[in-house]
Amino acid sequence: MSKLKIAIQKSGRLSEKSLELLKDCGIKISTSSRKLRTESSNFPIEVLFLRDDDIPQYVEQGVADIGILGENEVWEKAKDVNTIRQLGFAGCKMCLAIPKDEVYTDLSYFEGKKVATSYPRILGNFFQDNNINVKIEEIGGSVEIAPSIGLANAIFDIVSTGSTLLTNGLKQVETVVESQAVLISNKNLETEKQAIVDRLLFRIEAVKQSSENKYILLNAPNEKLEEIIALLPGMKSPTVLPLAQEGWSSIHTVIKEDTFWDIIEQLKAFGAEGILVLEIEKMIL
Ligand SMILES: Nc1ncnc2c1ncn2[C@@H]1O[C@H](COP(=O)(O)OP(=O)(O)OP(=O)(O)O)[C@@H](O)[C@H]1O
Ligand SMILES: O=P(O)(O)OC[C@H]1O[C@H](OP(=O)(O)OP(=O)(O)O)[C@H](O)[C@@H]1O
Ligand SMILES: [Mg+2]
Repeated sequence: MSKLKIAIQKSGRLSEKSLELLKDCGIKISTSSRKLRTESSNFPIEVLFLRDDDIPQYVEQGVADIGILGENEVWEKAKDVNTIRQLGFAGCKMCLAIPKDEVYTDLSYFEGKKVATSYPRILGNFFQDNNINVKIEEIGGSVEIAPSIGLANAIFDIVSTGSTLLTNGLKQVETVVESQAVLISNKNLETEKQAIVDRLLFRIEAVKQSSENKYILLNAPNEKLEEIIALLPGMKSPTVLPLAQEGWSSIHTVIKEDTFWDIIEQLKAFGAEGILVLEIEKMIL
């Protein structure tokens, strides 16, 4: 039986989360820091540990069938691959930044300036779309140092907390694009491998759904049941069970993590008591 080859980052910002995702999908992988290829003992998958920059090329060529990497690298490398799912981690922005004492008005500031970056394609396309002429200075890393050593007037790089910019005397002036980790795949997968990708995607969906939702249980006075149920859509609809104490019911349902606090406040206002909120291990719709 053929195995699906998945490329993940060997070490860096994506490595731990990529392995964690596979583990949450019930896929067992034994890792040792020096082994660059390993097979799962319970799922038809082989893991290749690579530099993230190389993953688009390997997936395009079919050396790896699928890969996990930042969408920023997918755009930058512009290889012929399919992006099949956003994975919700390694979220960051790609921004233009300039020395903090400079006066910034708008994009025309960059006309004729030199900008240092490790992402020349994304940046080049952005300035071209905005009809601004800049000189792009491509460097491999430590981009934030460029203005202070006279290599460039500005930089274009990944920003998350903003602390690297701050500690290097820079300020963010434009966000060009937002990125997160994605799953990419080769465009011509054999049917058998596509079936394994589909099994993996099904599991990823269950893992993502569970992390975005909470299971809640609460006691509600029967005279407010209608109002409370209206607040709680659930997967189909909430489960309502009578309590031993007359006039009260127990309600069980699933709610979205991001609406959670708003809903809890409204439930309390309708007289709900004994509200329990539980993590969901896996969720299959
Ligand atoms: N500060 C950050 N916060 C969140 N995500 C980030 C941050 N920095 C980078 N990323 C995301 O993680 C990816 C990998 O970042 P990392 O710094 O590990 O890359 P790298 O140094 O190019 O690694 P490699 O050695 O594999 O080439 C980036 O392409 C981006 O998608
Ligand atoms: O806004 P912040 O939270 O400070 O994060 C931004 C920094 O993180 C990334 O570098 P990383 O630390 O991964 O090092 P690298 O340049 O060696 O890849 C990125 O290239 C920025 O320099
Ligand atoms: Mg890299």
